[in-house]
Amino acid sequence: TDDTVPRHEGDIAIPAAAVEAVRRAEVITVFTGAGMSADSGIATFRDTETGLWARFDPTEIATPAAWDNDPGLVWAWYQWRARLVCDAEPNAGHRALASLERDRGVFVVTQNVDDLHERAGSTAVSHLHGSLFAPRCSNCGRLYQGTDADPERAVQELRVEPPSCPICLSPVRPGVVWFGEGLPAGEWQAAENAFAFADVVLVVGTSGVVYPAAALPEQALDRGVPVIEFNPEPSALSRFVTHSVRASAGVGLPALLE
Ligand SMILES: CC(C)NC(=O)[C@H](Cc1c[nH]c2ccccc12)NC(=O)[C@H](CCCC/N=C(/NCCC(=O)O)S[C@H]1O[C@H](COP(=O)(O)OP(=O)(O)OC[C@H]2O[C@@H](n3cnc4c(N)ncnc43)[C@H](O)[C@@H]2O)[C@@H](O)[C@H]1O)NC(=O)OCc1ccccc1
Ligand SMILES: [Zn+2]
Repeated sequence: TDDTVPRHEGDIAIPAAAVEAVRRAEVITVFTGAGMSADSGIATFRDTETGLWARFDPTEIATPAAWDNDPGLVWAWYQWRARLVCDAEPNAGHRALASLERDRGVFVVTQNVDDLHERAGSTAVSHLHGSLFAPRCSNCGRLYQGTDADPERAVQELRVEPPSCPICLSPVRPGVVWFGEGLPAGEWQAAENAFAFADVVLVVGTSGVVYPAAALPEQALDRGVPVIEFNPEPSALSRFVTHSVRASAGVGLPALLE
């Protein structure tokens, strides 16, 4: 129940209690999903793809089974996504979070495999589902430093053979977490700590259906920490959060934080 005058920015209303909770917070934890990067032109998982990869269901291709069946297809898909991210820029939402770090403790816990939070200047970022820019050997796990000979190919071709590990010659795989795979322990621990210390939690651009990630904001609510959601559409978390603001990341976050 928002009892005082909300802050109006353009046509979005941010409950005054949400503004107050952020104003009072020393530690702000931000949980982000694909919607955080939508304003940078990166399609979300929900957006029906266009072009070459339109006919692939991300929850099918982002699996160990897809990799076992067709590593060239899966490698090309991630090279293509990495290429899109390289061509994109952080948006006003990413930048607002990075600038907030100047005078508050801000932890970003993201499901995104892009590097737009870091490119905007955020320093405390934990990637629950890995990164497009940390390929590693599918056998010995060594990080792969090689550059993909021809990133352009992944835009044109459906299959690009993954490079081989210089140590054990096994195929190099994308450094992301596939469905059915456990999350990286270090990133998960950092995320749990970020939520444990939070005075307020911002949930930005996520449908809130992928676990165990989606359990983090729920646990914060159980501890009575205010959770403020920014999403142009209702999500699976909307009915639980303290405040749900119907706004995009690129508009809502600057409105709240500036
Ligand atoms: C689909 C779901 C039901 N399935 C799961 O959750 C599964 C299974 C499961 C586990 N526990 C459960 C409990 C219940 C039910 C199911 C499960 N979870 C797993 O498999 C996890 C692993 C899950 C991680 C998978 N990898 C990803 N990504 C990396 C790869 C890649 O990117 O290719 S998940 C991937 O999909 C998810 C997509 O969700 P969102 O980011 O929210 O994006 P979405 O498109 O859905 O929504 C966008 C939102 O933005 C909004 N929006 C749009 N524009 C804007 C805008 N402009 N501004 C703001 N918001 C905007 C939209 O309105 C919308 O709400 C993200 O998490 C993303 O990282 N692993 C595991 O459980 O392993 C076991 C295990 C345990 C121990 C040891 C061994 C094994
Ligand atoms: Zn190897």
